[in-house]
Amino acid sequence: MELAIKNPIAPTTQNFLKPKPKVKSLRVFSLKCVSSLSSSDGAATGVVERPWKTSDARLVLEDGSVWRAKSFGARGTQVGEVVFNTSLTGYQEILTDPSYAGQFVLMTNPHIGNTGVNFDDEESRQCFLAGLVIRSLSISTSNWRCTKELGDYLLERNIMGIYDVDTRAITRRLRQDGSLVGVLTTEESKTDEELLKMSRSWDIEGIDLISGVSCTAPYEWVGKTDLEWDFNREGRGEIYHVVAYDFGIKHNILRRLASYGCKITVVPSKWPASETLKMKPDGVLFSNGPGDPSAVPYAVETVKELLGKVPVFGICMGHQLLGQALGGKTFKMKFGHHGGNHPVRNLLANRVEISAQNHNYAVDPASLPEGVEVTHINLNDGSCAGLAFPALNVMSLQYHPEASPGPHDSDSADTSSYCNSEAANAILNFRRIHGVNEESKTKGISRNVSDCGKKRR
Ligand SMILES: NC(=O)CC[C@H](N)C(=O)O
Repeated sequence: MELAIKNPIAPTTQNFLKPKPKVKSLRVFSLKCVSSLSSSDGAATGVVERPWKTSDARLVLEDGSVWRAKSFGARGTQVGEVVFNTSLTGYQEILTDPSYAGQFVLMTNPHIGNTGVNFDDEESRQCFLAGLVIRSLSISTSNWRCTKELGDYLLERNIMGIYDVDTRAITRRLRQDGSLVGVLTTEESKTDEELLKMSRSWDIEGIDLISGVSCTAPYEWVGKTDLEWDFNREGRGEIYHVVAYDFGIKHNILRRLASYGCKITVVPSKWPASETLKMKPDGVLFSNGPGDPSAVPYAVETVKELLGKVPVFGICMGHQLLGQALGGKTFKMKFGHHGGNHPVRNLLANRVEISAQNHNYAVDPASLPEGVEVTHINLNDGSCAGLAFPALNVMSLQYHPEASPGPHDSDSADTSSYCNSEAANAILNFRRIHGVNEESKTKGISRNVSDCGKKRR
């Protein structure tokens, strides 16, 4: 089946390939009503003096813009790539998503911190992100599950935050010019020029970030989604054994697999494929994870060694590793997809799912060999959002079927259909429907899927 995909609503490639503008000089920005600290070039002025907190932090972007605002959480100096996230809720899940390692998350929702934080919403053992950039930090928290305020939570985890930033202006900049490296500092001794230089000498590309977030030894995962919140209330016990490679795995992936009847062994990112095969799993999951997927060739090798020997499923980084293991290439997108409102067309089920996404890289469908199908496309830009290679029992999604935070369209209690894209369904159904050695009935790939969204360096 040739999947000729034309996406009538995708923006033109032209829009997505605009080069970065050349920056002539440093420009200082601050919200007029909040700053009373004079900047080195005198541009920042304010009208409100104490007792309000005055600006004590700067975010300097590699394009030369300097954003003066107020710090919360930890103090110091931190470099990272700035990305914007369009989720309205779920900041705590975002803060604890290991895939944000090396990145500042700028929330487009202006009001953050109003529900505080709690122990249940953490997606990993710690916060790995570089920092949090927000417009307004809620002055009070109100939620029955709240155990702590956001600022205190970040301080305890040594994560920097900056608020009273014009997040709309930065988001427009990122949309136009692509993701930018930035430096966040509370240190007045550092000049804007120094910080700019620091931002321009750092790059997230080519760095192995997954080994810094992965677990170091295998462990058994226990813990399902609370029945109160679960769509799959039947409870199936543990019918299948899944080995999950932890490249920065989110807890909700594990919870959803457990709820769908999987016994899960989580293994570190460098766990040998031969050891995994000795465990005789029914399926292997390659998890999400931070950074450049082309910078972790050892993980691609592990995936290659497992291909065809056991059904495999990949999520986000796992999808990108599978794409490479199948012979394809990944590329850096202009500003990526981060948020809980991304429409995806599920070509297998012929339906649209609103999905949770967090990635800056994507698999180039034109680089994939014959037999690999593009099964899902992102309807905002036509990029590849899912792959399948039935001959080798491979399925993967670029986005997060487990959500957390985000919509649950891609989760399903129905395990009877190949078309459902929830992680456990995919693993379970591939084995049942295709059999390990069955030849692919599908030929060709969707080479016509738009390659827009590419970042031009
Ligand atoms: N969530 C993820 O797994 C992210 C994948 C990869 N680090 C990217 O940014 O594209």
